[in-house]
Amino acid sequence: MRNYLIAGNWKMNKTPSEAAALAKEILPLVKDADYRVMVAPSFVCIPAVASVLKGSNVIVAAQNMAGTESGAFTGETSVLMLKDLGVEMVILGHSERRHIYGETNEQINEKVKLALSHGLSPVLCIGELLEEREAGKAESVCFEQLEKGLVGVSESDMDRVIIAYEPVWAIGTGKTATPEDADAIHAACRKKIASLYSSSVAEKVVIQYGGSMNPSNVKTLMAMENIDGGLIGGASLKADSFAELANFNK
Ligand SMILES: O=C(CO)COP(=O)(O)O
Repeated sequence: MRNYLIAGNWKMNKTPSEAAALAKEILPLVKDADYRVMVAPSFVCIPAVASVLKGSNVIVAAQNMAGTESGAFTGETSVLMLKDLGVEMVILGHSERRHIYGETNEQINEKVKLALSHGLSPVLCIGELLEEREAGKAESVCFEQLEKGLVGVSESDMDRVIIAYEPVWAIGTGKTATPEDADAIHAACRKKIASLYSSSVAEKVVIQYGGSMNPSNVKTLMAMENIDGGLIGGASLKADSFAELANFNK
């Protein structure tokens, strides 16, 4: 059994006070979850959310971070700042970062390595565009993002790396990959990780699915052999639906 992770990516939603209120509402609903639960508020909401969740079973994550430790990078947020706030995980290479802000595999790889060197767990997001899927390139796009995102990451560091497969066409669209299609990509990525590292790393690595996961499809997705959790956008913004996802097995 892998160490499943159900995670809410709040994206650019909620003010700090709204985010703290959502965290307060979520807390009692997920306190008995059998698996790891994580939320990723926006940077400015992290202090308020972290103070609500302190000492609880809910992990606080960031949605991004700079690829450099500190310096003249106006508008950026560093790994040191996140650590100081009690952040334990960081989502990196989300498709919105790749496609809206032009982040490259190389930049994402720098961030992955920096997060690891400071003890944070990176959630490395990968996923193909609709036209790439239609051209039969879903696997090769994911493999390239995996391989380039993990350059220089050691086998022992892989214990802390989480992969999130988010087909771009399924994000915020209400379209979900079928459980079988998602599982096929997860299985292929696991094989790829076995070839990059070892079969024991591949067997242990947590691969989340993201893209319109919600209370009505979570059970069938989570029943698939290679799906080890969810990275959830829209359905994580309401305490009751997020709690249903976190307690999907009950
Ligand atoms: O991008 C996502 C999570 O990172 C998925 O978003 P939705 O669940 O809103 O499709």
